[in-house]
Amino acid sequence: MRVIIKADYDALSRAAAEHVIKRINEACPTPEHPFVLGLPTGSSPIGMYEQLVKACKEGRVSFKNVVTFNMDEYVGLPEDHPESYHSFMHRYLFDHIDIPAANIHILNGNAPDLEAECAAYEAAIKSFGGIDLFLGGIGPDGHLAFNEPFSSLTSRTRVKTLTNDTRIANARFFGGDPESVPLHALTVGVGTVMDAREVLILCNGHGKARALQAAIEGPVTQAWTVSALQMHPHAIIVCDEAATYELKVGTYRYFTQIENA
Ligand SMILES: N[C@@H]1[C@@H](O)[C@H](O)[C@@H](COP(=O)(O)O)O[C@@H]1O
Repeated sequence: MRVIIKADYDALSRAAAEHVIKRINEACPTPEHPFVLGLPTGSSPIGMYEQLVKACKEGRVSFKNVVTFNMDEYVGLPEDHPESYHSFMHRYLFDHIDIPAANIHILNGNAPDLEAECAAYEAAIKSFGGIDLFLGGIGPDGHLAFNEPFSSLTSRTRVKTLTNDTRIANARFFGGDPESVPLHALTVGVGTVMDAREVLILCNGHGKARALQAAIEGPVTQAWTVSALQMHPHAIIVCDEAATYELKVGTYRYFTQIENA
């Protein structure tokens, strides 16, 4: 695992965006061989999306031959609800870049058959040859996408019931009321993320310090689903100083030295 520690959220966002730009550009994607990108929502990736939009407008990167798969979506929330992940993605990224609409994939949390929707999503990912780079955030309880604590580390795309912790954490987007946060979501599984050729996780702020510690220093455990990344051959965590609060001094120094070598 690579851990890149940046001074603050702004530096973290720039580093993550530059990594994405580099990967897309070096892949030289074409319509026949697009670059396949997994995308997260949440407040963590907003700064990175701003940088990607800017880079696209400057002509430093194009999303014309990029195919995207989002991590998750609430169940039963209308697509045009401002807090649906459909709305979020259009607001922060898709409406401002040159990606063709047909290249965008987001789980449909209003599908009549949710299980069929999840199976079709896995099949669609497979049909593009898998995901080249999966970007993600971390929940304060270490969840990856909506793979709540005690999700199987080999899980695939499915319906998940959200924990109280997550509903309380996300209540800020729903007028402060945890009961207004949908109880269920569709999410890619930990196994789905692990199948990607590379995974890059964003982790910022003191509120994520325990999750970061568990992800890097703790054992691989379903209690902190992000810890599965320890088994991934190409996992990168980009964090800010505030998120490193619970790391051992030695761990912090080790990763800082490697990145500065
Ligand atoms: N399903 C999303 C996760 O994918 C995200 O990582 C997490 C953290 O969100 P934030 O970045 O706002 O802290 O929120 C939600 O639960």
